[in-house]
Amino acid sequence: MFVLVNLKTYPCDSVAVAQAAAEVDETTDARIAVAPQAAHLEAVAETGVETWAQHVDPIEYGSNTGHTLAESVADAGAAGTLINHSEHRLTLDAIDGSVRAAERAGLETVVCANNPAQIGAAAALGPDAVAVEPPELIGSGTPVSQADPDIVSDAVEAAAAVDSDVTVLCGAGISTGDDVVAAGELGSKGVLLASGVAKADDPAAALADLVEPL
Ligand SMILES: O=C[C@H](O)COP(=O)(O)O
Repeated sequence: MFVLVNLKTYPCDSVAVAQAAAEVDETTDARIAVAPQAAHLEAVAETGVETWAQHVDPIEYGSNTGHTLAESVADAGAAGTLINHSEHRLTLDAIDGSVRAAERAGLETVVCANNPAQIGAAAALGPDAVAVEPPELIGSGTPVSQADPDIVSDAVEAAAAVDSDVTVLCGAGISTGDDVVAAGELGSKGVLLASGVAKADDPAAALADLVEPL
């Protein structure tokens, strides 16, 4: 299982979370990665943990003030990037452009979407993976695998119907190892989570709990 921890802009110590994730990664067969804010990418990558960007823009080198260039993200140490997160929605055209930009820079891609229909559309753009996240459950503490299991299994079916090479993650409210196991039982190959780690009193313990049953 892939455990992708998005730190969003939470006021946590991204390097401390990354160090904890790197340590927990040594103890498990699960794959753990941390997605900090762009400004923290390099410091997080230096901890040795697999590092992901939260977003890249559909641009090339040039006059793009304030945008995030995929090559810069890769140079900072990122191995992959989220695209179209629920908190950073893009047009279809921009999602396509961002996937192409990430590919050009050698970044792995996870395109986020709200529901199975959107997952099918996202899979058609050829990312490495898609992540289904019902927006109303994000940050709720109620795991999608429990509150809306059908959305996960339907997303797995929708992606497979379009491109069987595109793997499916799920996210929203995931915070325990049991939630990760439940996600796996629904056909998800990983989880995308944030508050369960970034807002935890003890992020290292939260991470250890997430992978304990895997
Ligand atoms: O990127 C992560 C997701 O939006 C899930 O966030 P959450 O784990 O706080 O519900």
